[in-house]
Amino acid sequence: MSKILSQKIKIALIQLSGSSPNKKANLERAATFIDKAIKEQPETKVVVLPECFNSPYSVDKFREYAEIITPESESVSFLSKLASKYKITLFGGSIPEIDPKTDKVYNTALIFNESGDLIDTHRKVHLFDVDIPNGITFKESITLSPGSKETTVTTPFGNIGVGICYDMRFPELAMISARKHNSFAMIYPSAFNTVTGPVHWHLLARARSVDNQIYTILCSPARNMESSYHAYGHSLVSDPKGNIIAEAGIDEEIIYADLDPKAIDDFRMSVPLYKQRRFDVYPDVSK
Ligand SMILES: NC(=O)CC(=O)C(=O)O
Repeated sequence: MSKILSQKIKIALIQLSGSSPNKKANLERAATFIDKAIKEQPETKVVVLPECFNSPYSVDKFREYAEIITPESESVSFLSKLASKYKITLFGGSIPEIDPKTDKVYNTALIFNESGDLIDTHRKVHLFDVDIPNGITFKESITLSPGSKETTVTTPFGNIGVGICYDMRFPELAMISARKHNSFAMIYPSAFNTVTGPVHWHLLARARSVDNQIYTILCSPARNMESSYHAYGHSLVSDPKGNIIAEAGIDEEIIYADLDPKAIDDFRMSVPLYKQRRFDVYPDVSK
């Protein structure tokens, strides 16, 4: 039996509709879909929400929607109750966060255990600042500050690394989480777009899986052509071999996948990268 994933588990990814301007309505919608997921697949142990699911994904809106993260804050207390009600490990997407000490705003993922405790947060480390001619210009750094830590959380099933969207383009976070902390999966609440999604979304998920022989889980908002940002959709799960084992379309929907310790063990046995790395040749890279 795998040392890094203790049992077979079912995971649900909720591809919520692109967030409306009404935060309370966005939270309620997440609750409706989590309830639906548990009713449809009661054995679900882990649920994932998209990036910025409670606010518009827009540089000029992050500060307006930002919350101080405390157990009492609106989104934290709301998600905490859902995690404990359904006894799930909840990767509650990401929300805009404001740090009252520094007045800085972050794009922050919230992770809850089955008792509803907020066990960790991950502030997006790599901000999405791009300027693609005839494509898309986006500059999160106009209002956001970058986080400065790698995040790996311990769940009842094993360790899971967390990144947010653009973080997946930097293999180092996944590498550290998988290799230093023995994570069996990376989870990225994300919101790629209709320019970069078609070229890089699947490729990056599969690459993070194959590099580290782990599951990679991307949860996107559904596409909303009426919002200023057109999310790519296509929430997906890539297995340790890089096969896409579950994938959404572009509309609001829930997808499920079974994560199996055997899939990790078998692939690591047949392609034993973990025994073959040459840290004598590349000593600076994470062991
Ligand atoms: N939205 C992001 O953070 C990243 C993205 O869309 C991309 O990398 O492409």
